[in-house]
Amino acid sequence: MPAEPTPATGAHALSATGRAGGPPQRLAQAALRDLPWEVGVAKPDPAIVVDGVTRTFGGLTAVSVDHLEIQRGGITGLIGPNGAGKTTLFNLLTGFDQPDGGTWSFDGRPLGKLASHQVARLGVVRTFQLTKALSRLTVLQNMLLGAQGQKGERFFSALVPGLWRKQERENTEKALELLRRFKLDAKKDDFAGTLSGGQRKLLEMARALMSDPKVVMLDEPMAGVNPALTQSLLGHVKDLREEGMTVIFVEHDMDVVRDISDWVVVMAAGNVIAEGPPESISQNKAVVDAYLGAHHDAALTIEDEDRQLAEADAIIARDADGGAARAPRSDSGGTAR
Ligand SMILES: Nc1ncnc2c1ncn2[C@@H]1O[C@H](COP(=O)(O)OP(=O)(O)OP(=O)(O)O)[C@@H](O)[C@H]1O
Repeated sequence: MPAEPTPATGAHALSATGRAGGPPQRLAQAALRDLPWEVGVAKPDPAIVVDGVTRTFGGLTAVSVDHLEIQRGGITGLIGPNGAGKTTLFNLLTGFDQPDGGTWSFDGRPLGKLASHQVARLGVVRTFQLTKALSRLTVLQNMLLGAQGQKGERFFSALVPGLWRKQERENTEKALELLRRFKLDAKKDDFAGTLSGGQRKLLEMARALMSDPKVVMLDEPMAGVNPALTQSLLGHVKDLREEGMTVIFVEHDMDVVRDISDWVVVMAAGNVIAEGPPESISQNKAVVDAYLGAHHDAALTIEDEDRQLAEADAIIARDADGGAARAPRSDSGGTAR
């Protein structure tokens, strides 16, 4: 466990945006380096703050997060076993679902009760596990759908066609530039449905950037992507940080998590059970237990060993005499439990 942060070395020394001097990656890491590895730990410059957010489905508590802060300008990996509540938390934070209770904010502004498009307009966007690229629209049309606040959508602006035509032109230029960056420009007139899984992920990420977001939440951006595209996607995620965005991503591949995360948040059964830099996570017993089942790594007691040997003996004996042997008795430390 590291020492308490010192103002001279921690991100306390940074500007409010965390962008004062030096490459963003190092700034994000420096900001988080000296923090205690504790659930709910305060970050030097949080972009997102979550308090007491719960979401239940019937009797099941999908999310129950007491306190969580996401550092601005860093890449935070959100991990946890299947059903831990990661996607539900993303849905709540981005207005795609409503919680039973709790508050959460972006830059100090409460986001509760806002619809997803309002959250996006404030600069917090997400991508989806199953990409939502509309298969019967072209790649370029999908991109244009990601643009925010098109003037043509508004009544009075719509009466002045020149205004929205100019906006449409600007949006198209921006979309083409992003498609070039994500190496999808040659596909701009293809239906999104003809893209490979990896290309759809790229399109999803490119489309999210159409609204100039400040926080990008990526739900399993690498899932189902071939190794060559994975490297390219990883590069794009790092680029987002280089541009000053705050990135939160859900990922199951721990190599990917270690490679790109400045900080890792671990969920299990709806709760945050651990937080820390990537290297702290594999040493954390709660995390290991959540992934692999409780006590799997505890040393066997003599009694456990005796019981397992007795069970093995019983199985061997049963196999030898055609199944006639009985299981060991419970008073000999046998199988009855
Ligand atoms: N709409 C829903 N109705 C009922 N139960 C739901 C709903 N959405 C999620 N759940 C349940 O909530 C729990 C958390 O699900 P969630 O999808 O958030 O987990 P996750 O950590 O993202 O899992 P995975 O890694 O498998 O995607 C699960 O038990 C899931 O079955």
